[in-house]
Amino acid sequence: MTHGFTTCAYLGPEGTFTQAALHRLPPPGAGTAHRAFPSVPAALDAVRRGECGAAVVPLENSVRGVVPATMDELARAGLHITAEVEVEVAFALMAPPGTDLADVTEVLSHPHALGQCADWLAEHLPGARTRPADSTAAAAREVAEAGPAGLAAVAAPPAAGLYGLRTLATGLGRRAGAVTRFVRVAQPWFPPARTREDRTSLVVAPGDGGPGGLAEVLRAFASRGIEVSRVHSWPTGERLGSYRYFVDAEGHIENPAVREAVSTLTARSVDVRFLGSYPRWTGDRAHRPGTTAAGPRATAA
Ligand SMILES: O=C(O)C(=O)C[C@]1(C(=O)O)C=C[C@@H](O)C=C1
Repeated sequence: MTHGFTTCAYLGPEGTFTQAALHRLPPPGAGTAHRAFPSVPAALDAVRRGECGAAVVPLENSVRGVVPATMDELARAGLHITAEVEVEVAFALMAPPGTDLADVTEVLSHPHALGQCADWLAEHLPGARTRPADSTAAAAREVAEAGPAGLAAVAAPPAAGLYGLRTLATGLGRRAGAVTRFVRVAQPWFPPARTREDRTSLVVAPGDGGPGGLAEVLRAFASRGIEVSRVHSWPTGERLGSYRYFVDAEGHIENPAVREAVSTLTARSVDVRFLGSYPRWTGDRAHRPGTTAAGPRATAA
């Protein structure tokens, strides 16, 4: 089974952090085109429909936590993670030429970005309103289209050049060195080949066993020496207190111990959905030749 495909969807438009993430992932095949979508569900729907072979979407930020739209989509069946990448996120405030900080009355950005920059905005623009946008680059584009109207966007620094905006301030984020983890998602459940450092993601529903159910899940891995690096509860929506758990375990599903842990759980009627096995992001991959190139053709949504 190969993971070659021709079009990779991403949260656009051009200039999002997601696009930067996509360019840092090793291309899955020659001649891959990129296509921007206005939201995470739209990008993932294109994968579900088979219109795009894969999509790159944000999953979790080190300051603001998970991206709800991505968690909601992954909780539904039919999609699998085939790659991950972490990207450092640093934010700039940008506005049309002629706008100064004192002129700004409204700041637009993705809610995750507004959250990460809330302290800076409260200190430097206490009177300005904030308005959520579909992405940081969508905010920059809207601000550019509005012209000098007291609007500014919080976005990745390169977005200013892309949309003809002037940078009013940089380093807005609450924490220097903040990172966002992005995943590449595809339909096939065949995982990429095993490497030396892999991760397996699962969505687990232990049923109504309460906290004991989660403990059993963790024990299935711990008793086999498998490290669980992340557990995140996500509401099923059925009632308060009813959760699925996103579990990241170290190792590939082809690793006998990981496979055994999963089959032990399914044998005990724990609902386990395989979300993917893929190379764990170790940082240095970003510097390997061929993984940071400007990347293939981009097309606007
Ligand atoms: O809006 C973008 O540029 C995105 O790629 C989305 C997103 C997110 O969803 O968290 C990605 C990284 C940053 O944390 C802020 C926004």
